[in-house]
Amino acid sequence: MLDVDNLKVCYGQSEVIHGLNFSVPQNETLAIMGRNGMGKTTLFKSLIGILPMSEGSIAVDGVDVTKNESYQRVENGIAYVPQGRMIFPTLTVQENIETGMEVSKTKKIPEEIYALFPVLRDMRHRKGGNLSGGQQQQLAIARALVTNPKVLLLDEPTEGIQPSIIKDIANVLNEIKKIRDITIIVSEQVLSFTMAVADRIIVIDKGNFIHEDLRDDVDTDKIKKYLSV
Ligand SMILES: Nc1ncnc2c1ncn2[C@@H]1O[C@H](COP(=O)(O)OP(=O)(O)OP(=O)(O)O)[C@@H](O)[C@H]1O
Repeated sequence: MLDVDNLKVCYGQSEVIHGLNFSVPQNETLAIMGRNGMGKTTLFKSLIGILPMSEGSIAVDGVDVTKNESYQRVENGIAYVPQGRMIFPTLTVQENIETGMEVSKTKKIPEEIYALFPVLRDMRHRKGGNLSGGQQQQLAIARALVTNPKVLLLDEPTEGIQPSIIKDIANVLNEIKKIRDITIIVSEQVLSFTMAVADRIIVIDKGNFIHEDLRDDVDTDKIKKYLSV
């Protein structure tokens, strides 16, 4: 579903993503894990097209999107939940979700969205900025989902979120995969969360992939060692 070939990304003269190759099939959740500054956000921004790539190619469902702008990548089926959520604080919950619907041409927020996130229905007239971190994270996921993605990217969705809500987010991602049959790629530092959602875990270190395991084969001590400073 998502095929990435020799992806390199630079800030000025400095290359921070060094020729990554990976493919993620439909209905797989892949977790990319790494410490701060290892390149997760840079990778995700280049996948959605906010940051230019200096080399390589990206295809979604067999369609090459390498030369596409972000909005065209969204039309081609990539959706992005940025680190820090980046919801619109002065828009209501409903308006925030509707910003994602310009692409999907849907007029009304699908019932499925409120079924996945009942709290967003209750709070639909509240300003996004007045929601808790966990509620904002749900809102950012809802906004991404209404674009009907084939590939959903989430950059550190548990950052700054309390443990009980982290469990809810894991449950909702598993539910989304079940009902939508999509590909999910999540960047993370929290191993308990990735063990609850991921089919496969890759460790990124200074812009290179250094370790990969299927969830069932994961040596948690080894991954923890990679994640500790
Ligand atoms: N705008 C920028 N200009 C120059 N270098 C940058 C810029 N943004 C990030 N970098 C560098 O690129 C590298 C990767 O950073 P990135 O933010 O992608 O890491 P990360 O794994 O997402 O970390 P975090 O968990 O802290 O978000 C780091 O060395 C960082 O200093």
